[in-house]
Amino acid sequence: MSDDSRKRLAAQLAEAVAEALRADLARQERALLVVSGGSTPVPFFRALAAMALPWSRIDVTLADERWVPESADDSNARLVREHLLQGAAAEATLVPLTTHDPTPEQGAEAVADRLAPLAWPASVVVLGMGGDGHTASLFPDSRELDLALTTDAAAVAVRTPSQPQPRITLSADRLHQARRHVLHITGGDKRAVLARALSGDDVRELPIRAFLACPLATYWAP
Ligand SMILES: O=C(O)[C@H](O)[C@@H](O)[C@H](O)[C@H](O)COP(=O)(O)O
Repeated sequence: MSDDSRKRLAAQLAEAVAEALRADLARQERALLVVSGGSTPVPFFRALAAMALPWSRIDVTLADERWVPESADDSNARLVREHLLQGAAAEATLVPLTTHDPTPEQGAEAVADRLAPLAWPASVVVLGMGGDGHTASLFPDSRELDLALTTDAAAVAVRTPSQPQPRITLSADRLHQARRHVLHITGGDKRAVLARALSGDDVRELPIRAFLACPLATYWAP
């Protein structure tokens, strides 16, 4: 049951994102899509990849990335290449957050230049959420959370006790630079976390709260 509802949700989200990209491409040369990693987005990526879009005019980048080579199983760039940039969608351009920078901090500094040529504000930022209320790599237990929530830099390197490796996350400021924001979550546990987030305002407790004020379309299935 939940698998079917999640596939239907992914198809609905893919339709909405495709429509947003088409609307922006009707008035600008290129459009930018920012996506999150993890397991939830996979059916959405596959559904979007099947959409008829001028993929050669679309850039895709990530809300965050683990500090791993793209060949690693948990690389978000690898996830996007394997599930979204397939078929006609392979014509899209993926702009990864990590390349061969020596440290996460230097990698985060290099992101601004790498993302600068893209069509900001993004057409859509698709966010996920963890059970601790994190989104992108804005984790409640990260030492760099305050920085990531307040800086106007494009990206921040974050080291988090709950995560096996450092990460690079777009800052809250950069994630806000979009015409549309979507939260894509599944399961009752995350729905309960979202309800808790909506009933409070401490962003450091539940960082997803940083995005509840901007119009946020929530796509949820059991
Ligand atoms: O790199 C990542 O993992 C994501 O950007 C992260 O913020 C993700 O959206 C949540 O952790 C939810 O992950 P799941 O979809 O796997 O539950």
